[in-house]
Amino acid sequence: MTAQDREVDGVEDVLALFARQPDEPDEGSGGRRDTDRTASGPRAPGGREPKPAPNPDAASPKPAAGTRRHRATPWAEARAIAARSGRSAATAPATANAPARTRRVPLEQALGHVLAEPLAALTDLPSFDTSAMDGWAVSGPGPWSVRPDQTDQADHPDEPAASTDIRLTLTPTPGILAGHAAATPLPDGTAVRIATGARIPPDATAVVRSEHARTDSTGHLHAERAVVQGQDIRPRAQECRSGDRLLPAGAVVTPAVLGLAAAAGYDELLTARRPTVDVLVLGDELLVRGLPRDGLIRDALGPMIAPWLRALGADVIDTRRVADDAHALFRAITESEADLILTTGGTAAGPVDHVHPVLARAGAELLVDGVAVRPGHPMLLARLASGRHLVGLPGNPLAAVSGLLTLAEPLLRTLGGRVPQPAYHAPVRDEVHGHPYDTRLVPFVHRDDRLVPLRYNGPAMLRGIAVADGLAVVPPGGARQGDELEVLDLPWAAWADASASTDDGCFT
Ligand SMILES: Nc1nc2c(c(=O)[nH]1)N[C@H]1C(S)=C(S)[C@@H](COP(=O)(O)OP(=O)(O)OC[C@H]3O[C@@H](n4cnc5c(N)ncnc54)[C@H](O)[C@@H]3O)O[C@H]1N2
Ligand code: MOO
Repeated sequence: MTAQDREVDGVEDVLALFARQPDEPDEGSGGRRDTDRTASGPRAPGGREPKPAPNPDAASPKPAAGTRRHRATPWAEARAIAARSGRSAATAPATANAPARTRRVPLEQALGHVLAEPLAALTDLPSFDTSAMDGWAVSGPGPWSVRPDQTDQADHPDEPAASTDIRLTLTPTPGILAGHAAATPLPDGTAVRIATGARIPPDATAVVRSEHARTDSTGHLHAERAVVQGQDIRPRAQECRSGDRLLPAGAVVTPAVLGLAAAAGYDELLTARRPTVDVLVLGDELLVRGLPRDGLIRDALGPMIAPWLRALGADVIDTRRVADDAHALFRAITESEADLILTTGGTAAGPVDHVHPVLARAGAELLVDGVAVRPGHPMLLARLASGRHLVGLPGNPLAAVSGLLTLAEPLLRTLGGRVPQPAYHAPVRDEVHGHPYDTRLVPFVHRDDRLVPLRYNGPAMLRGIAVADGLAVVPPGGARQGDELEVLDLPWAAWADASASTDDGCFT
């Protein structure tokens, strides 16, 4: 089957290899030399990314925003700078500009927040020896004489004790129920009905499931299969002891984490404050409704960026359209009270590309000014005089996604106190051509444990990323069939903290 044959539906249509689509437009990768770039050099033999050249700017004083550099920061280094800058802002003392970074929130409001301290168990789990099944608690070897139900007696001491008439025990009685007080000890040779989740009476040695037991005409209970000491009893603290660390600080509160926290005794959680973001969408050519007309196009970034940022753990205060007007942009940037101001468009050097001059006027420090990555190379990261951050995303939509994942994601992750997802690599199914000097980020889907790059990966195109599982990191020079590529998952596919236990299974 050829790549063309597979183009049968939305995904298959965008699923095909560059190598087999030589005519596909791909403005972002080219094969052209970009003499403006120093970057990390061509791919070393074997398809590995060469060691990034040391970036003198990263260690030396940062250029002012008006001083245009002619060196793009290598992709991995740009991400590291963004992560570092977010971390130092997150650990800076609180000021009027930057309120406290942590707060206690009730469990029901904590979903999607990040733990600001490790989640330590407030109780043993389970907190008492528990029956794992409906059946009989037994003591010692069988057959057992059946003890009458004592539940009501234990819970309601004023009421008369249950009858000891053995015949009464042959009619189903509730026995020991979940949620009831401790039962009295179970003498050797006796059994008592018990429900799943109920407390095991002292001296009981096992639970026999109701379907594996029968009573004879004398009222004695027999097990129909061998009884193993401790079977179907969940011993106290089987899952954790009080004080055990269940999750690290930085874990995202998922629905499962909410359940775990509740089980472990929490009513509220100490969480990191979500970083706030103002999104400024620049461009006089943008329409917010209807069809493109008269050289105007639809704003594709306004609807996309805010939910994407929320998936990255941010609180988006506002998404505003700002005209191609340097004064309006200056005001919007300097008046924002968000932790991060994110602009789209206007990062290049066109007549109405105001981001650089406005940052210079605002006295901002450029931490990253251009990244050796395609698409998205004009992206930038700046620190304003107020200490707030600004990420400038290029206007081309896939270039903006590249900027989101390269600069905004690591910055927001460390600002919000999240633990990083462990980086992972996967083999690429076929050859992918590369940029001679720059890293490429290419939308892909997972197929049979391999990464399959998608068509429609040009800087202005969203058709590939809309069906992608993530972006594959293609080193300068490209990748050969089977090369392991770093994978950037899309945030909706990679929310949960993956620090799961890999202990042996527990089936009761
Ligand atoms: N002389 C050069 N020109 C350009 C270079 C360069 O190196 N030298 N780089 C190109 C690259 S690469 C990119 S990426 C863009 C980045 O440009 P800007 O960040 O200044 O963005 P704009 O010029 O405002 O827009 C670029 C493109 O994207 C469209 N756009 C903008 N905003 C939106 C939106 N919200 N929704 C949909 N489309 C949007 C805009 O109409 C333009 O077509 O610069 C190249 N130029
Ligand atoms: O090649 Mo640009 O950085 O359109 O992405």
